[in-house]
Amino acid sequence: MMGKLGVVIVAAGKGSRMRTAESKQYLPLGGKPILVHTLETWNRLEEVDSIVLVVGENDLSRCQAYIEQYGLVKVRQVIMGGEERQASVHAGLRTFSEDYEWVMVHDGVRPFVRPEQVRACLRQAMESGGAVLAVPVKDTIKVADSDGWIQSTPDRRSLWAIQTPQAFRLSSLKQAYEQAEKEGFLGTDDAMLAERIGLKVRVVEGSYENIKITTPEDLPWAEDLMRRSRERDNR
Ligand SMILES: Nc1ccn([C@@H]2O[C@H](COP(=O)(O)OP(=O)(O)OP(=O)(O)O)[C@@H](O)[C@H]2O)c(=O)n1
Ligand SMILES: C[C@](O)(CO)[C@H](O)COP(=O)(O)O
Repeated sequence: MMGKLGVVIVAAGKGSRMRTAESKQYLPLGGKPILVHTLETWNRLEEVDSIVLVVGENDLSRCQAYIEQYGLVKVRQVIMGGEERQASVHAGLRTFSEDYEWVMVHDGVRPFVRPEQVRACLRQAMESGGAVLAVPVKDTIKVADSDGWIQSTPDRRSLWAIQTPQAFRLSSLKQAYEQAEKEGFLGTDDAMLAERIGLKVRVVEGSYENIKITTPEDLPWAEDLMRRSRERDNR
């Protein structure tokens, strides 16, 4: 039998690349804030025991209100995040006691993750200790120096664009986060911290639709994905 699964949804970013007055996670998409779509997906998953939502200091009360309004019963705590994504995830991890065996971390601004992809990621983590959703890179990637001179062209067959969720044994991920904090290491995803303490992490092929809503051109794309996902679910 599987031990308890906790989920950390991080939504404490400022969304500076979106350049909107309202932080991007609260922008409306198909009639609801982007973050609410994400929370609804996780709230519906049977495998999830509880969710901690990490948000900005000024957004605590509106997020508490969303929990009531949208019936997000698995969100057991709304807490304040930190300056960087890493600090926000760490704050979320600290809320889970040893009763929890597994944890999944997900970006609040990835509302299109599908339940079957979450389950595939979790299944792989339970086999290997850690797993992340990812998609094969479609472009040729170059490494260039600060003057723009190309240094190398990595073999595309080994390159993956990393997404969330990222799933781990809770005790291992906590250890990875503690170690990174102690050593002043800042990473851009959760797996990076796990990798540096020697944990094995596998990629699980997800979908190109699991976008992170980041820049203004992502908004019309997100509207289109929402319309198509609703059509698919109503079929
Ligand atoms: N201090 C931070 C920074 C980011 N995040 C969350 O991490 C996810 C991925 O981050 P990103 O898309 O980079 O969001 P922002 O940091 O808000 O965007 P930007 O870098 O454009 O400011 C988002 O759900 C964001 O809210 C967070 O919880 N705490
Ligand atoms: C974790 C992540 O979503 C993986 O793609 C991403 O690295 C976090 O967002 P950022 O744009 O790198 O801050």
